[in-house]
Amino acid sequence: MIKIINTTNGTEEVQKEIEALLNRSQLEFGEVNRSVEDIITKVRDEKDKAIIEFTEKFDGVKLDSIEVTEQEIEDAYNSCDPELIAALEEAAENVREYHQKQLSNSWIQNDKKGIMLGQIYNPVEKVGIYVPGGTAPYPSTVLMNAVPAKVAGVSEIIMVTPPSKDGSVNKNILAAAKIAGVDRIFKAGGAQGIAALAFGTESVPKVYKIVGPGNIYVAIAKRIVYGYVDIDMIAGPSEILVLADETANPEYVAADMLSQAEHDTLASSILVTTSEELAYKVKEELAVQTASLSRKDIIEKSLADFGAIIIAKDMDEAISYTNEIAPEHLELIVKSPFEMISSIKNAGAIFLGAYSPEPLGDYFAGPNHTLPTSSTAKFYSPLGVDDFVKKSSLIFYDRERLEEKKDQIIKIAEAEGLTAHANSIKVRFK
Ligand SMILES: NC(=O)c1ccc[n+]([C@@H]2O[C@H](COP(=O)([O-])OP(=O)(O)OC[C@H]3O[C@@H](n4cnc5c(N)ncnc54)[C@H](O)[C@@H]3O)[C@@H](O)[C@H]2O)c1
Ligand SMILES: N[C@H](CO)Cc1c[nH]c[nH+]1
Ligand SMILES: [Zn+2]
Repeated sequence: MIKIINTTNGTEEVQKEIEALLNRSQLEFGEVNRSVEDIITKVRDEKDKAIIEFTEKFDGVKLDSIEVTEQEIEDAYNSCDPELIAALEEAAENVREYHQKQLSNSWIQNDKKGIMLGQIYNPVEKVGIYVPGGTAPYPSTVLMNAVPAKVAGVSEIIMVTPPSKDGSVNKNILAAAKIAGVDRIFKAGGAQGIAALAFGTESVPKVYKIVGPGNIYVAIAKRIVYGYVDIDMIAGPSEILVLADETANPEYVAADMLSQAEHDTLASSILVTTSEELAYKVKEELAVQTASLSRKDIIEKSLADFGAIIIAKDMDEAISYTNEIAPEHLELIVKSPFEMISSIKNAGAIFLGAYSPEPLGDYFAGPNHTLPTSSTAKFYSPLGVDDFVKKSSLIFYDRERLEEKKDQIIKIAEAEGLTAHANSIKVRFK
C-alpha cells in the first residue's frame, strides 16, 4: 500500500522518505555488490564457460552457443506482427530524427596568422549495448540504444541480452535489432553480459564503451567495469515523479505512476501534489487500477517499498522536493506546465501536460528512454549522440609563431622543473 505524507504536519517525515528513496541507490546494495564482483571476476577468467554457467543459474537455460545467428534474426523478423514492425520502424525514425539534431561538427579556428587550432569528432568504434530481458522483453530499448549509436557513426554495435528459458532471444528484440542495425547479438544477461563486453570472451568481442539500462545487477556491474571501459551512466530500476496540482485527473496520474511501478520491485513511483483531495483520489485509483494489471505483484511491492504520495504546502515546496529527488521521469500535470520548466533543475526527462504521459517517451516521441536513475539526474544526462562520440584536439603553430612564444613556454616548463620539455622548444631555435 502506498503511503501518504502530509508536509503540513512538518517536513521531517518527507525528508526521511526522500532519504530512504535515495538510499535505494545502487551504492547501498552491499550484498548485491559482492555477488556482482564475483560474477565479473569469473567471466574475466573463464570467459564463455562462465557465461554458460551463469546463464544456466540465473536464466534457467543451458546454452550450446552464445551468439545469435543471422538466420535466427531473419526468422524472428519475418515471424513478427507486421503492425508491430511498422510501429517500431516509425518509432526508430522519430528517435533518429531527434538524435540527428544532437550531432556536433568538428571545428577549426585559424583567425590568428600562423596558428591553427581545432577539435575533431570521431565515433567510438566499438560499442556494447545492454538490452534488458529478465522479466520483460524491451525491443524499444534496442532502438533507444542502437539508433543514436548509428547516428553517431559507430562502426560495430554489439548487443547482449538474456535468453528466454528455451534458449532463444525474444523475437521482437531481434526484429528491433535488425531495424536499428545492430551488428552482433549475444545471449548473456545481467552482470555476466556486462563483464563479457568489458573484458571480451572467446565469443563476445571486447568493446570500448557499454551503454543501456537494466536491473540492479546490470547497474552495479556497469559501475564496477567503469575504467576498463567507458559507460554511459547508471540507468537502473525505473522511476517516475508526477508533480500535480488540483487540475490533474487522478485516473491519469495513477495510471502513469503504475506504468513505471510495473518495471521492477525496485522501481519508484511518487506523486508530489499541492492538492490533498487529489492525493487521496490517486491513492484510491492506484488500488483500483492495480487489481486488473498483469504485473500486480511487482507493482504492489514497488509501491509499498518505493512509492509515496507527498502533499506539499505550496508549489515552491513541491518543486524543491522534486529537485531533491531528481527523478528519471518527471510529469508536470499542472495548470501551466510550460511556466514551470525553468524551476526544474534535476530530472532525466520532463513530460508536459496531461497528454504527454511517460510511455509516450518510452516508446515513441524520439527523446531517449535510457535515463539516469537514483538521483543521478543531478549530474547525468539522457543517453544521446554525445555518448558515442569522442573528440581529439588539433594544434598547429608555424615556425615564426613558435619562435615568438618560445620564451613563455620555456618559462613554464622550467617552473615545473621539466627541462626536457623546455629543450624540445629550445632545440628548434639554436
Ligand atoms: N533507467 C532506464 O533507462 C531503464 C530503461 C528500461 C528498463 N529499465 C529497467 O531495467 C530493468 C529490467 O530488469 P529485468 O530484471 O527485467 O531485466 P535485466 O535484463 O536487467 O536483468 C535480468 C538479469 O539479471 C540477472 N539476475 C537476476 N537475478 C539475479 C541474481 N539473484 N544474482 C545475479 N544476477 C541476477 C540475470 O543475469 C538476468 O539475466 C528494470 O529495473 C527496469 O526498470 C531502466
Ligand atoms: N520506462 C523505462 C525506462 O525507465 C523504459 C521502457 C521501455 N519499455 C517500457 N519502458
Ligand atoms: Zn517504462
